[in-house]
Amino acid sequence: MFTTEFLDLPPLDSAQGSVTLPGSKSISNRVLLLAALSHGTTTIHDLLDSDDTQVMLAALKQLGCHITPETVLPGQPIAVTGIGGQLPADTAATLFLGNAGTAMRPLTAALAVLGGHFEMTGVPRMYERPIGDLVDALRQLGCRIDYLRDPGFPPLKIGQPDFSRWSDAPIQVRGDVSSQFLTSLLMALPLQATDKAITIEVVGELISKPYIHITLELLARFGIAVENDSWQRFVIPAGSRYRSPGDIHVEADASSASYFIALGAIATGTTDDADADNATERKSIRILGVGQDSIQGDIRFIEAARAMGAQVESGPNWLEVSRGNWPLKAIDLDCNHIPDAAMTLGVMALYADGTTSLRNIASWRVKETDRIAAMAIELRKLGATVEEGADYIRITPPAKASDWRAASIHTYDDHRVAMCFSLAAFNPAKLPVRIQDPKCVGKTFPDYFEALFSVCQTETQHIPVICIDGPTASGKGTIAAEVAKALGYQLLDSGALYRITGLAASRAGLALDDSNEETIAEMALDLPVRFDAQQRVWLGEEDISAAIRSEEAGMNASRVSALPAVRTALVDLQLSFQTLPGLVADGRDMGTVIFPHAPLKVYLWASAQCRAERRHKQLISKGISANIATLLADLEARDARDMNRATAPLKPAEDSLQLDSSEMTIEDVVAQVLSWWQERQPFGRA
Ligand SMILES: O=C(O)C1=C[C@@H](OP(=O)(O)O)[C@@H](O)[C@H](O)C1
Ligand SMILES: C=C(OP(=O)(O)O)C(=O)O
Repeated sequence: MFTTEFLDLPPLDSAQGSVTLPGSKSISNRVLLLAALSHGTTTIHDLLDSDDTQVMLAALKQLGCHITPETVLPGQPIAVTGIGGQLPADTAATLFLGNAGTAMRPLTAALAVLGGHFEMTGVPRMYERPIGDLVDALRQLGCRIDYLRDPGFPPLKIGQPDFSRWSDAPIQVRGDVSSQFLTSLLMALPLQATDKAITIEVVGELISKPYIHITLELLARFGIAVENDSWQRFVIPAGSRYRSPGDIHVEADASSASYFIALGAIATGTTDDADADNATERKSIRILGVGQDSIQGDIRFIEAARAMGAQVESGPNWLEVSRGNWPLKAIDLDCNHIPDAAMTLGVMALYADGTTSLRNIASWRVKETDRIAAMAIELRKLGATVEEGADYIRITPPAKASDWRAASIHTYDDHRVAMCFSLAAFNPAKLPVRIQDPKCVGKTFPDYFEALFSVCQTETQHIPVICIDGPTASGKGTIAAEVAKALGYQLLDSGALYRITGLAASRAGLALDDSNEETIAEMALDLPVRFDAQQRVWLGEEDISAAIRSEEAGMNASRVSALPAVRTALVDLQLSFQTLPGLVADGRDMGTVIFPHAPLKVYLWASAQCRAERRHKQLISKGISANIATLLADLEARDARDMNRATAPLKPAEDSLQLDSSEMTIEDVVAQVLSWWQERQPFGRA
């Protein structure tokens, strides 16, 4: 997950490949709660691991559910042993439910019926998201719920219910603000339907209906067969009892699929070399984990995408999308059935041939943010003309490429704003797009941007590179790592590459001489090397930071560096680090030789005396004894060698900015480099 202050997306050209999407939030949190209420253990496969499911898991643990493993591990199922429909008397807890509607609302209903002493809390935005209709419905049964702040909104205090005054009359609930209130009653009231049926009646229009379908499907899997009378009356039969299905699989999230469906519709595919002559032979985006037979209503996003021009094929657990009509066709759509995925249509509208209207979306105003207002403001920043009303939004794209603007998108702590606006990076003006606070995608899709970059391509010249060159001990490694961390960019410590190649070749049992020159060169090209923000070096899954710093590694590095084919291969390896979303490269010849077109080149130096002192401090802190005078002499000798060598000598690139860090702290140097970088961006300050 990108945890940077902002993430700059370079202009993107094409997309091709397959993505496996994380589990559905709506299914994950329902399954977790139903498993928790059941007798026995439920083994859940492919559970979503995100902010919304983490708050649900934490709450269930607080309530005494046994959950193994304690956290969701990739590829491993999670086993939940339920409370069997009962909590120990007087259970008390304060539950923090973040901004997860699918945790706050259903847990409120379940705990209000089970009884105990609970406080239901969340983030400030949760305290602006309505829950009054659900509380009113639960109070009809005799549940005790008090508002701790504003009436109608969390935080809530839940007490011991008194069901004696309830006359078995149908429970009435309004359905026009959020379907989650009805979902919550449907999941909680089987607790009270052990010896009599319970009827729930929806008052007024029911919005977001397909989410009720998910609820009913999952209740059926847990042994509760609810009778659905035209989406207006729901009867939970007498004798209802949650029965764990044993194992259950979570489908991938259909709302998350919308970003990749849109991607397939917007981006041109790339062509294989084999059919480069046949430009119509386009590759597409393959989405794995959810298909046409999904129980999630958001799968009907496909219909809207097709209406705009996407070509979508689908099977039982996959979708394949490619560009069809271009430009996309503007649409006019009632989006009540796909409230979440419809936001993606708002950004697709930027690529349409006219004005797109998305209607019947009043619920957008009470979600993670006021989504109608947010979409309007941010779409306008990109150059669109937007009209908004109480329950609709109308979007007219920029008239021509030159009307697009480079925008810094405010994301309002709303995962969907961040995800859908990433698609603006395909703009015809080839402008970058800045996404502020990219970590907000953690609510439902923590690795969204990684997944996006894994299938997007752009011309290399559009992928920014920041070069930080300088003499030994100038601090360039530390600065490069910090700058890369702040921007979410890849990191290349070019100086380590010979050591890594030497290590890999000697481990492969190769003699490090010209008899193996070609083999070592080929090997160098494919080295799975990664540098992380802690300045650790990885070869595949192995941390080789210490291994490449040994004396022997130094000798091996100097042997392989004498082989011309290896030197050439390492140039290609260095170039291969220029991947999305950008690169910070440190070394001696990054700006002069390897990335001569880099948009920012910094030549970082400090006086030899100062560098010797820094190195001295570093060695002493590691318990290695050292002498400043010797270090100084070594440094000066090394400088002379680096600056006078025949190939790629150390010297500032002509267009570099020089920075003398002798009197500066690390923070000051990082801030200076970032400030130079910001000055070169078209967005102004984040
Ligand atoms: O029940 C659910 O899982 C959801 C219902 C929808 O909310 P509303 O019913 O409030 O529209 C949707 O927006 C939300 O992301 C998930
Ligand atoms: C509205 C959403 O979330 P919640 O489940 O918190 O309502 C959403 O994910 O778009």
